[in-house]
Amino acid sequence: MTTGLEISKVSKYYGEGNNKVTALEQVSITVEPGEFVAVVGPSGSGKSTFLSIAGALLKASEGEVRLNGQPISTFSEKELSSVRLKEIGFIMQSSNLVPYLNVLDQLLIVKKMAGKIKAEDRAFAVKLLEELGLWSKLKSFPEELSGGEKQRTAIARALMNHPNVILADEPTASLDTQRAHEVVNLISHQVKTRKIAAIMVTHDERMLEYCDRVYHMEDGKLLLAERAK
Ligand SMILES: Nc1ncnc2c1ncn2[C@@H]1O[C@H](COP(=O)(O)OP(=O)(O)OP(=O)(O)O)[C@@H](O)[C@H]1O
Repeated sequence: MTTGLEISKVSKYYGEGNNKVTALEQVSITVEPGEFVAVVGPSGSGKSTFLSIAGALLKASEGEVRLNGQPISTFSEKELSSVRLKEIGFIMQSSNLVPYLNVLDQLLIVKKMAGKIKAEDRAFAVKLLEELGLWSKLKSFPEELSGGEKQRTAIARALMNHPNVILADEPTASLDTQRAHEVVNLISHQVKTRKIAAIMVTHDERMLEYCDRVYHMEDGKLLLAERAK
């Protein structure tokens, strides 16, 4: 059993009868702590459905999902919400920062949602922001940041709850080539040093060099591609 993410024979159906759509078909994958895995595939192939199930946002129709050894496919909504808050870091296409919070507060709000902000949380937030090259931006608001700085803030925020798993959905979509490399390199570095299991959905072939394994999603099936490196 892994402390990362283990998805076994997961299928997902939407609708019923003639309208039934098979979005995922018998998908299995294990991502160990410290592994950075990419999923590529055409529009409609099932990538968002896959990431939503891996991130405890959506329930599978069949199969099992284990996160840090816990069988989350059997969890109640309340338990799933706690898993999302405590064990998963999400990095989305656009950074989804809160417009009226400065960079430091974007991280502290994660702790506030889970309870109370302690002095050690503040110190950890500052440390993360320093690691991600944002030490001079702690008091800046999102509108004062570049695209890359926003995405780096979102990476720091995703790390704030010491997640076992990071799920990134097209994290380079709004970035130019240089910023895209910077951002994915930083995700990769954090995944390795903090021993996090990470999955990145991407259309961006240039980002695959940072990943340990690359999977193709095709018509709801997940297939291992040749090695990226
Ligand atoms: N809520 C839903 N109800 C019905 N069908 C859905 C729903 N969500 C997704 N689908 C269908 O499931 C399939 C997989 O969709 P999904 O959004 O997972 O693909 P995707 O690979 O993420 O696509 P994209 O790259 O365009 O975001 C598609 O055929 C889609 O039309």
